[in-house]
Amino acid sequence: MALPPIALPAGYRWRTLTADDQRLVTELDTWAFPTGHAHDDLDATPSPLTWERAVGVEADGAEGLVAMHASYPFGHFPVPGAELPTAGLTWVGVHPQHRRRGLLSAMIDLHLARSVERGEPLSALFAAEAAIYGRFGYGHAADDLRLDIPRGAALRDVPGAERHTLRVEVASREKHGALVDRLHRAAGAAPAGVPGLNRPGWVTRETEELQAVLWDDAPIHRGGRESRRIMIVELDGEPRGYVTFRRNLSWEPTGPRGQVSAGEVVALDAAAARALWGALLDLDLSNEVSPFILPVDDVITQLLVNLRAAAPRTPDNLWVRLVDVPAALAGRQYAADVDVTLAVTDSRLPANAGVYRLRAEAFGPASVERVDPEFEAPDLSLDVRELGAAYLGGKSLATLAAAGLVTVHSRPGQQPGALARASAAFGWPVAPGSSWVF
Ligand SMILES: CC(=O)SCCNC(=O)CCNC(=O)[C@H](O)C(C)(C)COP(=O)(O)OP(=O)(O)OC[C@H]1O[C@@H](n2cnc3c(N)ncnc32)[C@H](O)[C@@H]1OP(=O)(O)O
Repeated sequence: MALPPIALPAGYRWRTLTADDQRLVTELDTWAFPTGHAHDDLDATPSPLTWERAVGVEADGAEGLVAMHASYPFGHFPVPGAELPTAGLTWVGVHPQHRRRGLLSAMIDLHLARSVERGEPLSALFAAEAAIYGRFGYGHAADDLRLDIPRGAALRDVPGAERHTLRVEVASREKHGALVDRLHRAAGAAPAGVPGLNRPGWVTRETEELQAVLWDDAPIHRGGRESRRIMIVELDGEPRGYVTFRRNLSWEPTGPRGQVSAGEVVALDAAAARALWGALLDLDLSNEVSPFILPVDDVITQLLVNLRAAAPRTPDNLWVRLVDVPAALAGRQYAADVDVTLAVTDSRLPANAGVYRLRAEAFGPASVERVDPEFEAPDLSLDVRELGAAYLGGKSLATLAAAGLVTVHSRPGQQPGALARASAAFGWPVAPGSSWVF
């Protein structure tokens, strides 16, 4: 497919990429993200890229690529109460010699233009540095929870946890791929056991390439730890949850010192979660369990008697950009009845700018129409970046207004309380977040 006509700075040109360009990608990628690993070792591991969505940049007088970006096709990206096609922006890199000349800006314009062409109303990403993407209309939409939980940390009891049994095995796609995929999807669809009350942003690995990378266990990814293990919690022989993990161990004068690095910790209900966490926190020769990332409202926050001792931190998780404002607003559910008129600015995608009337029933259908501000004055004004922050239900419009990022128009004749009602509606009972970084 021909690329949309997005201009690059003088002396640069686009180059579409295929799997045959793997080495060029590795060379550029290791300029952008320094690593001690040899290119041959990196190229021996599977690539997560969907190649037709990867685009490089070449420069006059330079060999290879000087920049690239790609995106993952998330056809079922979870948004509050629904799913929407979403472009997961990834593998963004610019060679240090060519930085700050506008290459990222051009790549974002190309990415957004292609997302529009593909009919993807959203784009989402993990930011390597938190200061990069706000200027492009991406809002900080979700946080994740990092913990270092001491071994043997006390957990509250959950009736029925003791009925579960555990399997502890070397993780393999052949043996566990289907089970992990099924439990991961089910946990995201109904984390509280309520159908429809999903976890926004709980993105699944939809492509073969992403599945291959998930299960790849090349030594270069281990960082001195053991190969990947999996613990599966079962009830009456039926899998109800899993955690992937790797341990490492050092012998010190005070005794063994072991660290357990956990990947996803996923369970379908509280009793299974209690059984899984209880076993994970009781591994021999370990001192501490560090899950990679967890949702900020993960059940462990309620099960731990002393959460503070696990030193909770909440760095940014997903950043979200509305590529098609009306389609995105109509494509999610709302947690309260709402009828609100929003004036949206968007300097990067001017077609999005306008005034929209959003009407929705709590946990039901929503509709959006573009209105003429002369006849229908907006209740709230905000930039598309703030709409992205609030979109998954994890950042409150009231909080954004308190920071001066949402303007409330209270004029005679307008309904009072628009901010309060819109904030309640845009929220969601389950915190958003992805369980893996893409
Ligand atoms: C979704 C992902 O893949 S995240 C991965 C991002 N990649 C990396 O972090 C790898 C290392 N860094 C890089 O490759 C590059 O520095 C990039 C991609 C971050 C930026 O590329 P550049 O081509 O230098 O960006 P560009 O020149 O288009 O800058 C656009 C604007 O963003 C700003 N900007 C760029 N990088 C950063 C940064 N790291 N922090 C803050 N601001 C930044 C620029 O100052 C510029 O601002 P201005 O419009 O006010 O002048």
